[in-house]
Amino acid sequence: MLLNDKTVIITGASRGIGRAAALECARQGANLVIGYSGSESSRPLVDELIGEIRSLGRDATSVGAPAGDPDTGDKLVDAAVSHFGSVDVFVNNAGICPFHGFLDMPRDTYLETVNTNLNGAYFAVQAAARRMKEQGNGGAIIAVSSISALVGGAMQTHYTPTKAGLLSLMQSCAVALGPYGIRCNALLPGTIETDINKDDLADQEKRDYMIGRTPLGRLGRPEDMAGPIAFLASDMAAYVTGASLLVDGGMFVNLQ
Ligand SMILES: NC(=O)C1=CN([C@@H]2O[C@H](COP(=O)(O)OP(=O)(O)OC[C@H]3O[C@@H](n4cnc5c(N)ncnc54)[C@H](O)[C@@H]3O)[C@@H](O)[C@H]2O)C=CC1
Ligand SMILES: C[C@H](O)[C@@H]1OC(=O)[C@H](O)[C@@H]1O
Repeated sequence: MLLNDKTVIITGASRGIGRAAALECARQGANLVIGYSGSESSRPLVDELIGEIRSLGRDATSVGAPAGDPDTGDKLVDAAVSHFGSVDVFVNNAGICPFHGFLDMPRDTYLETVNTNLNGAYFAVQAAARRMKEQGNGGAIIAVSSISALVGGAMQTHYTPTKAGLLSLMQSCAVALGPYGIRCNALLPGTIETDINKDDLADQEKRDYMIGRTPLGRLGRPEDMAGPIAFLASDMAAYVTGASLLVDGGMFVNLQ
């Protein structure tokens, strides 16, 4: 197992990529702190996930707190330490992408997207890193960035800068935290079918176009992200830091 007895915190883990990553980490021997927004509607999903992790023989606890709140990182770390005694891996995954055009982008939509996806991540990564430094055993931090860190989207002008920001954050943190043995890497998913793009991909034409751009011939599934996250979290990636791992079925390189 890649993550035996490690404590892994994952934000936005109630569903989608975060959930799949949490289950894979548990399969690989980790105990989990499940970060979620705190909304009542997420609670049953979180309880179900904790049940699944326990049935895999590992343990999990949850923290309901908005990703954009600068105090959320400390709450996640406190829960990890009080339940499991350490923080070994931090996965910043929570994110939103309310599709909208640029010229009439509501200010609140822009501000909420940047706050949830990037500002909150900054403080959460800082909280996890402080604890890892204190523990003295290094650690692994993974930001779920996106293919959108590298390319644009007319309906994602508020979103793509947050994903480029996360990639940049991991690069700078790799430099800042390398001396403490803390590795920082970015995962760049392509188009993965989850709730974040359910409405967007309901448009059959758009869906077919995205599949057509993908050499592997299908959209991604949350499970496709779980192995790469577990790898980056594990000692198999002991010399990997400041890296970005594009997991997109080949979409990015498919020019013609
Ligand atoms: N699905 C895709 O095609 C891609 C997704 N991503 C990124 O992957 C990450 C996960 O997204 P998906 O699993 O695809 O979508 P999702 O919508 O299924 O999951 C997003 C998660 O973030 C949580 N979340 C949203 N706002 C939050 C808040 N204010 N506080 C705490 N948690 C909050 C949600 O509750 C949910 O658990 C996001 O950062 C997204 O930008 C990156 C590239 C592609
Ligand atoms: C939400 C989008 O469908 C998704 O998110 C991203 O980061 C990529 O742009 C994907 O297509």
